[in-house]
Formats: sequence, C-alpha cells, structure tokens
Amino acid sequence: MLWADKYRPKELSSLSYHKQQALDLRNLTKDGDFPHLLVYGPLGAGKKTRIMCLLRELYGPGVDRLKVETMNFTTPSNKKLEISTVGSNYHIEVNPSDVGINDRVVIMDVIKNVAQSQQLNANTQREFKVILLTDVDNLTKDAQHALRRTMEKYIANCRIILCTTSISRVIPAIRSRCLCIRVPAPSIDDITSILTNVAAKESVSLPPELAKRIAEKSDRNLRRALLMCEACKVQKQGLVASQSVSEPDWQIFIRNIASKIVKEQSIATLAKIRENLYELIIFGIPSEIIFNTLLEEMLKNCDLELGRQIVEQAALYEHRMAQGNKEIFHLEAFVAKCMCLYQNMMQELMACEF
Ligand SMILES: Nc1ncnc2c1ncn2[C@@H]1O[C@H](COP(=O)(O)OP(=O)(O)OP(=O)(O)O)[C@@H](O)[C@H]1O
Repeated sequence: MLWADKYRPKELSSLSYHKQQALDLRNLTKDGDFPHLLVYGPLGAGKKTRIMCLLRELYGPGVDRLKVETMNFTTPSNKKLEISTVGSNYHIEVNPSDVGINDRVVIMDVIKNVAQSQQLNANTQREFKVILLTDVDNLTKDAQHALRRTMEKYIANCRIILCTTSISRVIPAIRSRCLCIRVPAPSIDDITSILTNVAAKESVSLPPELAKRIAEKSDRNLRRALLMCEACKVQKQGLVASQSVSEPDWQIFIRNIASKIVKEQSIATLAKIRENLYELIIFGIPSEIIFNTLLEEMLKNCDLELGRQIVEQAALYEHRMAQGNKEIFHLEAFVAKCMCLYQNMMQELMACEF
C-alpha cells in the first residue's frame, strides 16, 4: 500500500494540521447532526481525509468498510449510463461528472435512491444518510440547479457533502444552502513534519533538508509530497540530504510541450503537441492540471507583457473548457493562441531591431 493511503489519518483527533478546524468539525457533529457541507480547498490539502474523519466521528468505524458498486441510469432520451460508486452502510460517494453532460440524471437518481433506502444497523443509525459528491466544480449548471432542488426536498433523509477545489464554479444558490468549509493547503513546515513522521513509522531515516526540499517541490500538495518521498526511498535505499527529488513524469512532459511552443510555432509542432496532449489525457491527467501546469511553464518563458496576454487567453480558454465537453479542443486552441502571441512578440522585437 502507498504511504499516502497507509498513513491517512482516520480520526479527527489525529489530524496534525489545521487543528482548530478539526475541533470545529467535531463540535459540529456533537449532537449527531450537521447541515449540508461544501468542503473546498486546493488539491492534496486533505479535504477527503477530513470528510472521512467527520463521517467516522458520526457513524463509527463502519464507514471504513467500503464497497464499490456500479449504478445504472437511463437518461430521458433513453441513453444508458453506468457509474461507479464507493460507499458504506452509512454513506455513498459519487463523482457525477464521470458521465459528462448527463450528470443531472445521476444527481437526481442517486439522491432519490439514497433518501428512500433505510439503514439496517439500529445501534449506529442516524436519521439520515450522507451523500458525498466529488468534483462538484465540474458539474454542469443544469445538474447544479437540479442538486439545489433535490437537496431541499430530501433534507429530512440525507445530508449532502460537496467536495471541490474551486468554489467559484459552484452556483450561489448551492453555496448559500451549505456550510462552506475551506481546507487551506498545509504549510511547508506541516508537510515536512508529516513526511518525517511517516518516514519514522516506516523506519526510514529522512534527513530534514531532504524533507524540506520535497515539501517545497510538492506545491504544498500533501499527497504529492508523500508520493515523492516514497519515490526517493525507492530510488535510493539510504536517503541522503543531497539526493535529487524527481518530479512526476507528466510534469516534465508538460514542460517539454511548453518549450516546443516557444521553440517553433508551426502547424507541424501544433499537430505534435496535440498528440502529446492526447497522451496526457489518456494517462488520466485531469485537463485542469494540464492547463494550469502548461500556463505555469509558459509564464517562465516570457516577459511581463506577453505573460499578461497569455494569462488573459488562459482565463478565456479555461472558462470555455469548463463549459464545454471536449477538453482537447480548448487545450489545443490555447496552445495555438500561445504560439500566435509568441510569434507576434518575436516579429515586433525584430521590427524594432531593424
Ligand atoms: N492531517 C493529515 N495528517 C497526515 N496526512 C494527511 C492529513 N490529511 C491528509 N493527509 C494525507 O494527504 C493525502 C491527501 O489527502 P486528501 O486525499 O484528503 O486530499 P484532498 O484535498 O481530498 O485531495 P484531492 O483534492 O486531490 O482529491 C492523503 O493520502 C493522506 O495520506
């Protein structure tokens, strides 16, 4: 088992950072109930871990006995949909955006099914079940409006926990019906001490300088830091302070795409980059991550004015990507626009020189 899964805290009391928030969550469940929640924060900040600890506090260790199920749905146009869910006797976790633009059907059916089913275990029984919806920022507006109506209708039988990285794409009507909980990214010191603790549990001696370097390279993403630390251990049995910390392959791959854009602005390069983007998508790298990393890498290669223009275009294409269905179109359009802007800047520079 990976360290990130093996050492995931299970109790609110064992959460080692944002302790006040953990305490507040515990107080929230004191009388055995809580409102609908909207948990948001950057990738790898520990949102899911906190939610699972909260459920454990409420229902006991039964929430850890997970089973994977496949649910089937039929759209109004008779299209058959299939979605995987993970859940226990007390909760169910679904990512409705797995079915793309048909997410509205999934939202309505899942909530209806859960609200109508009864719980068996009388000892730990609550009056409600919990539905955990992940990646809520990717839900279509249609699905979000359906969610708003359904969450009101079934408030007596179920509580909904929404988990997302960006609250700005969640409609205000949902935000106002939930208690919003922000989980900020852990600090470099928090990550360093978690890495040191995990290494100690694994009987691996981790030099403090190396732990700090891993924490800095992880972009304050705790999961990434734990994976990087484990990768370092696999590369070299005895960890040393001067050891290099390798980056994930996809990050290097995206850096190469950015340097291709800068090196040559042509149709042939664009076609090659399209293949590269497809490869990233096929390997399961989320398109938002591809977009953000590509933007960061592009900004390293340009001056302030060009950077401003690229950020402006990135905002436009990212917005379109969030609204549309085929990410590749918008990623490719952004690459083409970057090439265009870069070429314009080079031509202006050359004109000035002559
Ligand atoms: N308080 C904590 N102490 C130690 N480790 C933690 C803590 N919180 C989270 N982790 C570790 O960090 C990893 C990432 O946490 P989690 O999956 O909860 O993040 P997330 O914000 O839900 O991420 P994503 O948005 O990418 O799904 C977990 O695998 C877990 O091992």
